[in-house]
Amino acid sequence: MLLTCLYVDEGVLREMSERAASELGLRDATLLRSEAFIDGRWLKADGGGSFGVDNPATGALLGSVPNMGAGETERAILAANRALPAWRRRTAHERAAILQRWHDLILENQEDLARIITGEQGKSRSESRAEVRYAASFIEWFAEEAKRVYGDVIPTDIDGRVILAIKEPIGVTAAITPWNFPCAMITRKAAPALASGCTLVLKPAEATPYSALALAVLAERAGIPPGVFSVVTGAPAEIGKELTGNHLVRKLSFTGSTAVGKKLMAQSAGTMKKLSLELGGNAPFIVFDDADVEDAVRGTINSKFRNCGQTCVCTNRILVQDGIYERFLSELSIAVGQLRVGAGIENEQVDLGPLINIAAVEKVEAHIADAVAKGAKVVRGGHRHSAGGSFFEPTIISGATSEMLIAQEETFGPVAALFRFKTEAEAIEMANDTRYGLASYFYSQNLNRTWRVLAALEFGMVGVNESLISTTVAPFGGIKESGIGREGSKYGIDEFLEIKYACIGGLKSE
Ligand SMILES: NC(=O)c1ccc[n+]([C@@H]2O[C@H](COP(=O)([O-])OP(=O)(O)OC[C@H]3O[C@@H](n4cnc5c(N)ncnc54)[C@H](O)[C@@H]3O)[C@@H](O)[C@H]2O)c1
Ligand SMILES: O=C[C@H](O)CS(=O)(=O)O
Repeated sequence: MLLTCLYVDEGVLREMSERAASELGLRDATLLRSEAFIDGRWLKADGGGSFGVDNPATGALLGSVPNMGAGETERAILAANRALPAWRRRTAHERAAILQRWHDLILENQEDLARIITGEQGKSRSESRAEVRYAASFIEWFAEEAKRVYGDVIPTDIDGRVILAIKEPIGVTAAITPWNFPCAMITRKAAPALASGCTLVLKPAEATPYSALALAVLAERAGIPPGVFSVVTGAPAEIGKELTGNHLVRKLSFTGSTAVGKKLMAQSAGTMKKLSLELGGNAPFIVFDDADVEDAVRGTINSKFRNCGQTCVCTNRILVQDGIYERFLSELSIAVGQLRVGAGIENEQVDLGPLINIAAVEKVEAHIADAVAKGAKVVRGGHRHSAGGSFFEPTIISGATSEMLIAQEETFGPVAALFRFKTEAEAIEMANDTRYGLASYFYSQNLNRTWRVLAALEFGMVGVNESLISTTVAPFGGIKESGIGREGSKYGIDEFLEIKYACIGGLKSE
């Protein structure tokens, strides 16, 4: 995304943000901040520059936030480093109590936060509310998990020694997050970081900074000390260079595209940072002849059209076995026909909002055109929606094949592409034929097949007769070019801990 740098005077900025708060229907207008949050202070960019944030449903400017760069990022890192000793010294119970307040405030402000998400990201209000609850759940979960960060006393192999494995917070950490889940992708990182005693500097996506800043408002109200959680908005490459190049930052947790993940991994090599990378996917959704077709259709709708197809675990390739292909296609077409498209702020009753921007629409169009040119058929939809802007019709393509772009790349839009297969072996080969390895799904009522296919799929996550698999309690993450590390669950906190081995020797038995 191109950042347009604006220089706007303070009065105009305040007016813009008051107007946006009223457009979004916020109960508490102070949640919509137009400054970044560094070391407990709300700040403009050094040069005074800012960049605009659009409402993707209307294309109108919502407001603008500071266009910061390396200098402000460095100061946020230094603040995080100053705040670290006191924060990590607090007991896990003390940190948990503060985090619990943050969690409670997020839930108390659920409706406003949901409106901010819908306003800057576009998803329906019910999906935004669900995201706020999901985001809050990571904070509660990790506040509790921090109390159970146990080390080990290891049986010694030499008399007179005690061997300990002690878990310690890794230190100053950084996070870079995407626009598709502007709250939850932040708390999935910030919660384990802060709970374990680390401090964190966050760079949110430029399309959705308001959700991140609203979380910072509530973090401040919850009593999270200055410097422990900072939010720097602005130029991605410049901020990214500082976060990856600064030796004080010990860990970077990134969620976003595989291309940017690779770049950040290369940039982090110089300072040998610990990395968590939650990257793109190309999820197969296999429907076997022995599946419950109604269930599989419901599952496809959930996993394909969630957030208008803009979820990293969204189904990208629907592989359907020969024997039920026509029935599945016809039932899916009826279900897709019932999806309601529109602007979530104006209308509570919509299922699908707009795509994030016109570039996303163009990618969807390119995938459809490529598929059609290579022999696929558009069964439903296929065009920009009559609502205009970046709205797109929920689409079904039949007869997709592996040579098509839609088979190879993440479409990140509301296009259900159906591929036909004959045998189980063929389905597995097709499913695994991708550089990605995030989520996968299959539907079958046969127990033996279930175990075989589960073992054969090369993905970090597998939904079996289930399409909504994301939950705080389970380890979320991918393999292959979908990334490194796990978030959520009991494993998520390990990403922010180091193991210190201590050998206490010379112990006398008398
Ligand atoms: N695996 C997961 O958990 C997960 C979750 C959500 C999204 N995603 C993936 O994210 C992608 C969509 O999100 P996106 O378009 O925001 O991805 P993106 O990679 O373009 O951007 C993600 C973040 O990286 C920042 N960024 C971009 N270039 C940078 C640079 N050179 N240096 C530092 N930061 C930079 C962006 O500003 C943004 O904050 C999809 O591929 C999706 O699958 C993955
Ligand atoms: O976009 C991918 C995310 O990880 C969202 S979720 O965890 O599946 O809700």
